[in-house]
Amino acid sequence: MTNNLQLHELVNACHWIGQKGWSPATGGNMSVREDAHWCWLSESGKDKGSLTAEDFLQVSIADNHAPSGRKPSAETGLHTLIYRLFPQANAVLHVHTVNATVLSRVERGPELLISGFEMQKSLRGQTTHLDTVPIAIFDNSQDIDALARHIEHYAQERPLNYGFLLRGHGLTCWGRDVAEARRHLEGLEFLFECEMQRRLLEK
Ligand SMILES: CSC[C@@H](O)[C@@H](O)C(=O)COP(=O)(O)O
Ligand SMILES: [Zn+2]
Repeated sequence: MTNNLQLHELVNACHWIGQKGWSPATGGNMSVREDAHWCWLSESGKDKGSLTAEDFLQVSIADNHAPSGRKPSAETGLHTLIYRLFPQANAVLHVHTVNATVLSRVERGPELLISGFEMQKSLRGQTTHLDTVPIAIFDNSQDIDALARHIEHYAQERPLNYGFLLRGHGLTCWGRDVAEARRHLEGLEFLFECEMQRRLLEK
């Protein structure tokens, strides 16, 4: 494979995610792009906090085919969609944090609007707390093909940056490399925690 270094970085990111408690009970999935046609995705059903490089399967970005015959993540179709939609995306992290899971249910609209927080600047291109950052929320579904089509349609109409929430399920985010995906994950999770606390205290 051509992306050994990024796969090594991704394995480290998975261990970090596990230590944070953001991938409980086999939840979550992670990937890196190899090139325009292939990515490496975590195998389905594994504890994501203790993955090794051997737990990642090569998957076709065009049609989700895994030549190994092993089963990549149940949410493979969302990772490959992101690689097709955004040529600059090279790493995707999906986590089940409590804040992402709960906040995406408490907020019943199609977007979580975040404003007023300095940590918005942890997100690529954000330069001020005065802006409003919309994070799309999609209703959860077990039909990943249908969900991917819905997200693709949304992305044709509205900007889809950094990541999105799946309602009652978790956060999927991405970056130009593993380091940026990690920064977006940590930044968004911090912002979700702040937003949760703000909503609780300002009631
Ligand atoms: C704990 S089951 C959760 C899964 O259905 C799914 O949402 C998930 O994130 C992990 O699925 P996986 O197939 O292991 O990548
Ligand atoms: Zn999930």
